[in-house]
Amino acid sequence: MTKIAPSVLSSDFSQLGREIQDVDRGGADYIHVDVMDGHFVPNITIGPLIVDAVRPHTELPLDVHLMIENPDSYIPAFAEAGASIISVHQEACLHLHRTIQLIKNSGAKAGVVINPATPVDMIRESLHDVDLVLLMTVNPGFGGQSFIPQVLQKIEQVALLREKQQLRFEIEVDGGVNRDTAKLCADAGADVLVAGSAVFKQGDRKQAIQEIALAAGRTE
Ligand SMILES: O=C(CO)[C@@H](O)[C@H](O)COP(=O)(O)O
Ligand SMILES: [Fe+2]
Repeated sequence: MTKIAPSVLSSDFSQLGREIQDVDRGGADYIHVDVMDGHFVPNITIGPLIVDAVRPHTELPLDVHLMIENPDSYIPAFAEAGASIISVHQEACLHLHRTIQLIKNSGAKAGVVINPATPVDMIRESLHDVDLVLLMTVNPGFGGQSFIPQVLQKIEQVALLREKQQLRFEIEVDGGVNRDTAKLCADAGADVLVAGSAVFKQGDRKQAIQEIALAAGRTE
């Protein structure tokens, strides 16, 4: 069953706790938290203090997407703040294996992310180690961008590698996911769909989540 992970980047930050409770009640599976440092991506968002502040507002897994340089310096703080899954960009890691071990040793699940222009080969050696592979379907940094359809073949490629090697990680996609693109992603093999504006910019978040899930083939 395809999971939906609303991205709080498109929520009303002045009401963050309530916004998270709204999508929790609306059927979200994960809460996606975008962390940006103004270096790896041209935008600045939130840090471990905010993760710590929202943690009591939901029991859903907090899916923390680190778009930061030097993630090793911040992973322990995010884990301590209550991140359930911590994903790092391959492009930001000099020693990816070490970083993945650091995430696991901190008690969180480990994810690896690649940008649209990064080939799947760059994470091939890490597939055995991770709980989640996140394929960016936009260039990271902002919500509300258009889906890049060339990434669909990378989803298929990762799904095939997972099947051949009998691995168990989840495949997540992030960026420009809406009712139309959700089906394309799910058909290509995505298990978790991150959706920011397609959920938080809608009046009825429950309906928005249901429509994306239905489009992705969820039957109930
Ligand atoms: O990581 C990012 C952007 O860098 C995402 O998680 C966005 O927040 C997704 O927003 P939409 O494209 O769904 O509006
Ligand atoms: Fe994200």
